[in-house]
Amino acid sequence: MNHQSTRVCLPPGPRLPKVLQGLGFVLRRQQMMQQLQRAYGPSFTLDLPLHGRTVVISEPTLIKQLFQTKNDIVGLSDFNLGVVLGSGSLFSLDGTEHHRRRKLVVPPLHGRRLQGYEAVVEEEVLRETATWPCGVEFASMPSMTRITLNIILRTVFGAEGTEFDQLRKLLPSLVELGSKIAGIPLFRMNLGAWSPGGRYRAYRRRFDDIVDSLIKKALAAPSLEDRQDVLSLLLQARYEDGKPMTRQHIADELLTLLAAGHETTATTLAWAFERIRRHPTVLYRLAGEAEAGGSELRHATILEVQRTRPVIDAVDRKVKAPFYALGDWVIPQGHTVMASIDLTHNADSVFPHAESFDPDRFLGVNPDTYSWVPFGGGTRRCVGAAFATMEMNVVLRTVLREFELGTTFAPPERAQWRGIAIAPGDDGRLVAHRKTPKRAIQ
Ligand code: HEM
Repeated sequence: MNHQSTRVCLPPGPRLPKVLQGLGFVLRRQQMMQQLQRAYGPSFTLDLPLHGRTVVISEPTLIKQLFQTKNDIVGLSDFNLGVVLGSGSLFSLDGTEHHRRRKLVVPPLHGRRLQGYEAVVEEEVLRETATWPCGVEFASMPSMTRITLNIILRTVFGAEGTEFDQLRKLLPSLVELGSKIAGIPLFRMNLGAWSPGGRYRAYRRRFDDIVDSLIKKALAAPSLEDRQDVLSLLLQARYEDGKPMTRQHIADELLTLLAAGHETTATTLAWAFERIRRHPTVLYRLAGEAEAGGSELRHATILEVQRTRPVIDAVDRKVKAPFYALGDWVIPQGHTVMASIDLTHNADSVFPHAESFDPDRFLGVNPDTYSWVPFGGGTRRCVGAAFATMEMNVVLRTVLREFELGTTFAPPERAQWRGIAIAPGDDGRLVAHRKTPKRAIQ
C-alpha cells in the first residue's frame, strides 16, 4: 500500500467520551455492543481506555481476512494475559517466537494423545458427581470448575500426591488475582506484600517452586518417554535448533494452559446444562443417544452451546503496519481490531434464527471456520480447542449416562462477565437424579 496516498477510513461509531465508552464496555458490554451494531451496522469504531481506537468487526468475510493476515501487519494486542503469565507464555509471544513455541505446545494437545486423556476425564467426573445431591437444585459451575482443574493438573501438569494438593489450593487464587490485575498496570506493581502486585508475586513464587519439584520428579522418573502428561512432553520437546524450553518458560506455559483452559471449559459446560435443561426435547434425545452409545447430537449440542453462549466474546489484534486495509476500511498503525465472536454468532445473516437454540443446525455439518469462532482463529487460534472439545464431550457423555437431568421453565440465566469468561449468572443451576448406582473411584 502506498503510504503517501493512503487515507484512513474507519467505520462510524459513538462520539461519547472515551471514559464513558470504557464504562459501558466493562459494565454492560453485551448490550452496548448489540446496540452499536443496530445503530452503525456490523462494523463500528470504539474509543476505549487502554485499548485506544478499536475497530469492531463481525462479518465472516472480514473475520476471515483478519485471521489470514500476516503477523507483521496485524499482531499481538498489548492487552493480553501475558503480562501476568510471564514472558515465556504463548500470550506474550509474537511473530517467529510465537510460531516456534506453538510447534512445541500444539502436538501434546492433539490427535491420539487426547484419547489417552479420556479415562482421566471420566474418572474425575465420576469422583465429582458422587457428591451431587439427588433431586435438589444446585449450581453446576463450582462442580465443573473442580472437574476441569483436576483434569488439567493430571493431564497437563502430571501432578499427583503432594504437588496435586498444593496446586489445587494455590491455583484458583493465583488465576483469579492474575485476571483481576492483568488489565490495570498500577495493580500489577509490587507495592509491598499486601498490595495486589505483591500478593501475586508471592503466589507466583510458590507456583514456580511446585513446578520445579514436578520437573525434578519427572526428570528422575525411570521412563520419562512413557509419561503422557504435557509437562513431560514439553521437557522432551526441542526447537528446530535442538534447544529445549527453559524451565521458566515451561512454568509460564503450564500456568498459561491452566489459566486459559480450565475456567473457559468449566463455564461452557455450565452453559451447556443451563441450555439443555430449558430444551426438554434436546435433553431427551441426548439422553437416549448417550444410552445407545451415540455422539452426533452431543457433538452438535456442544457446537450450538458455544455459538449461542460463547464464553470469550471477542479476540483482539493490533495493527503493526503503517496502514491495514480490511474490507473497505483503512486502519492506521496502533489501532486495535476486535473480532466480536458474540455479534457474529448472533447475527441472523450468519446463522438463520440465531436467537433460537437449535443443535440440529450442526447435525452432520462442520461449522464454518470464520462464522463459528468461539476459539478465535488464525495463527493465535486456541491451542486447547481439541482438548476442550474432548473434555466437554466426555463430561456430558458421563453425566447423561449416569443421571437423569431435570428440565425447567425458569427464564434463561443472564450472562455475567467473571474476569476471564462470561458465565451463567446463577452458575448453571442443575437438578440430577442418579440412574445408575454410584461407582467406586480411588
Ligand atoms: C471451551 C473452552 C475454551 C475456549 C472457549 C477457549 C477460547 C480461546 C480463545 C477465544 C482464544 C484466543 C484465540 C485468538 O486470539 O484468536 C484462546 C487462546 C488460547 N487458549 Fe483457549 N479456550 C478454551 C479452552 C482451552 C484449553 C482447554 C486450553 C489448554 C489446555 C487453552 C489454551 C489456550 C492458549 C494457550 C491460548 C493462547 C494461544 C496463542 O496465543 O497462540 N484453551 N482460547
